Amino acid sequence: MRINMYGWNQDLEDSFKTHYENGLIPARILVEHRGMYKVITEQGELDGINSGKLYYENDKEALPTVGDWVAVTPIDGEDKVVIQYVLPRKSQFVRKIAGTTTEGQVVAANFDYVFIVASLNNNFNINRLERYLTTAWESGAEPVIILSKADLCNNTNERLIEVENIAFGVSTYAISSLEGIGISQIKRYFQEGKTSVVLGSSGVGKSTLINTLCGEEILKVNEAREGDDRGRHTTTHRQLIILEDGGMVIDTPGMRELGLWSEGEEGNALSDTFTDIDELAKRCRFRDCTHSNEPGCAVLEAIDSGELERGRLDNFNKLKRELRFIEGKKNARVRLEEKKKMKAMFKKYRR
Ligand SMILES: Nc1nc2c(ncn2[C@@H]2O[C@H](COP(=O)(O)OP(=O)(O)OP(=O)(O)O)[C@@H](O)[C@H]2O)c(=O)[nH]1
Ligand SMILES: [Zn+2]
Repeated sequence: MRINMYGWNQDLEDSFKTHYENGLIPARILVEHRGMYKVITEQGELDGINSGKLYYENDKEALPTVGDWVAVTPIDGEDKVVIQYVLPRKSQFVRKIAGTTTEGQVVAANFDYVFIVASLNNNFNINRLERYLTTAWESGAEPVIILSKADLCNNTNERLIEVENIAFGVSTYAISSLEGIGISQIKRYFQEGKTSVVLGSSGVGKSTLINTLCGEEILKVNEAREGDDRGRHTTTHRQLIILEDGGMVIDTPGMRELGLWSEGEEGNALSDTFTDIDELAKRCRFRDCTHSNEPGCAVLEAIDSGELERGRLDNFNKLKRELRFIEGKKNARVRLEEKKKMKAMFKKYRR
């Protein structure tokens, strides 16, 4: 099948049975632009529009996004399909919608790897990297760390050790797109049927890397502005790009401003990023130890003995506070919605 190239597999095929019975066919969203879509189907690339039901959908997270697998109805005699259902996502990035507190918009879905690109020049910042890593773990996909612009760095090994300390077990590569260093090692992630997203601050070389992997210039690279080494946003629409060797990359401008967003309980993403603190905490005397002043706290002991850096615990606490804050807001929204529902119900009964 043609869509196998885009990652369609037996599991998806099996889950589609009832949709087939209802005359629907599978499609993957390649481009999204203001509610209009380009999708790939067995018949090739077609335009897509939302069904009335999706059009009036209130929950923005339920709307189709780039990377989504959807069930569509072909329209006879037209190069167009109507999107009826979004299939369950195996990974996603949610961006806070500007101006609202907790409402989210899914900016990419169903990717296998999250590439976190951080530049090895003087903008290198381990805390920022750690935050990207948390976001990556929360998406449900596998993070891969790319330290870019290795040609500008003369202490790459030190940096690699620094990264290893915060990102246990995460594959990390130092590369230079300009000099072709390390590129062959990361090519293996971009095989046919595999989808990646690329995260990282502006100017770290994301577009340059994608172009290098692609073998041609599909994304525009802005030369760094004078006076600083940051580039400028060049991509303007959401799209899924097929690379030379058949791998796919989702490139969306929204992803670059991704804020912290916790899906479900805060615990998981935190402990994925802070495995060291998590391990130590198992040895604390109290199970609910906050590692602030409790007797028998293994985390504080590790700081005293120099095994753990104080800054690590500070970052841990900071991230925890932020995640709690977002959680709290989400709960507040749920409470508000419940309240509205109750009100509506009471009104009905009063009449
Ligand atoms: N020295 C060096 N410069 C690089 C390398 N890769 C990219 N650059 C330069 O870094 C600048 C920014 O590169 P981009 O690829 O546009 O960065 P980006 O991350 O896509 O930036 P945004 O589109 O703003 O998010 C450009 O001037 C590139 O030429 C590298 O490996 N070494
Ligand atoms: Zn403790």
